[in-house]
Amino acid sequence: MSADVLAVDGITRRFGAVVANDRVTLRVRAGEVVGLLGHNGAGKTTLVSQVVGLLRPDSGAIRVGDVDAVADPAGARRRVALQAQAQAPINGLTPRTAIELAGRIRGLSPRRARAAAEELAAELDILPWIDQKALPDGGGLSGGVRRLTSFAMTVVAPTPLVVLDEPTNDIDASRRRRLWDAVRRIGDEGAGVLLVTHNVVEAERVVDELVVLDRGKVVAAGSPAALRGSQDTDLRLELQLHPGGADPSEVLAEVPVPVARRVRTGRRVLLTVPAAQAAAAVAWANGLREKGALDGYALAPATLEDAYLAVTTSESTDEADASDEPTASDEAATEEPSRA
Ligand SMILES: Nc1ncnc2c1ncn2[C@@H]1O[C@H](COP(=O)(O)OP(=O)(O)OP(=O)(O)O)[C@@H](O)[C@H]1O
Repeated sequence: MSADVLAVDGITRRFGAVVANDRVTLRVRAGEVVGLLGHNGAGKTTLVSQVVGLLRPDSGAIRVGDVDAVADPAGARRRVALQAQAQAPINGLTPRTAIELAGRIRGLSPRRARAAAEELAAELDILPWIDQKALPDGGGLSGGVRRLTSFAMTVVAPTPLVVLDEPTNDIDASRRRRLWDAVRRIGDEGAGVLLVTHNVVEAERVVDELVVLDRGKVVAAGSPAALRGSQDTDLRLELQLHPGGADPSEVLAEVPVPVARRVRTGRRVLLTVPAAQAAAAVAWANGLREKGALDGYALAPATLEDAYLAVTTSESTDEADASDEPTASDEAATEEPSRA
């Protein structure tokens, strides 16, 4: 396997009483995209800030390539390209100028920087705005185009380690797909990529490994397939409860099919069931809906989101309306033991 471009070993970082990172260990190898997932406040940005030398860990070690990032943060920073969560300050610049400038700062020739700006703008589908100036107070360019410009500035020149903190914020669905493809390309060209995201379902397409943080701790790590943990033939039966309505799967013994995993998020209950039991599961859910005991239900392939929600448990169940397609990380979830 390729060399580690990032090795984080047992780092702990506290803010007063809050343990933002609790003995976190992870690896990013050359050519690998590692997704870092977690709810708000899980400790993702704290981890990124230590990797790029903006914060010092209380204990533990971080190496970027062969550089000790704790002892030599400036040396580590030279080997990392970071797209921060905050928008890049590009007011007064066009995307073309901003990307070219970033390329020049990172050592590209003027000709190469010019070509790279065009190539990236085409890849990310922002050519229509490439010569439009970003104005103060968010004018001139949309949030999505600004975010894509920041991404292009980050990856314009090759760097051993690329760290992306929520790169898809503000971006529409079709350009998000282009961005994910670009992330995969950068990995395939040899960089190690640490990708912080809330978007579990979309990230699954591009990541080689996932690390899930919950309240500062690594609660799961491995390939998407390993994390999903369920058979490829498993299905997700999603029950939509009425506001304040009882959960008919609360007592698993009363569900007439085996349930490998049960996760509740707000008014949604996700049951992982074997595909062979699909007909029985639908008949049960349909009967409940006809009796008015359910608002609705859906049957779909089990996804990484189910597994992610299962490992990021919370004491309280979010009772907010979950009827919109929610982002997993925005929700609290409770998991029930399986009986399968
Ligand atoms: N400078 C700080 N001072 C005090 N507490 C902090 C500081 N930075 C982070 N924290 C706390 O540390 C914990 C982890 O925060 P962090 O920003 O790393 O989470 P995150 O996973 O990046 O969240 P989000 O997805 O919302 O960006 C939180 O409880 C947060 O309130």
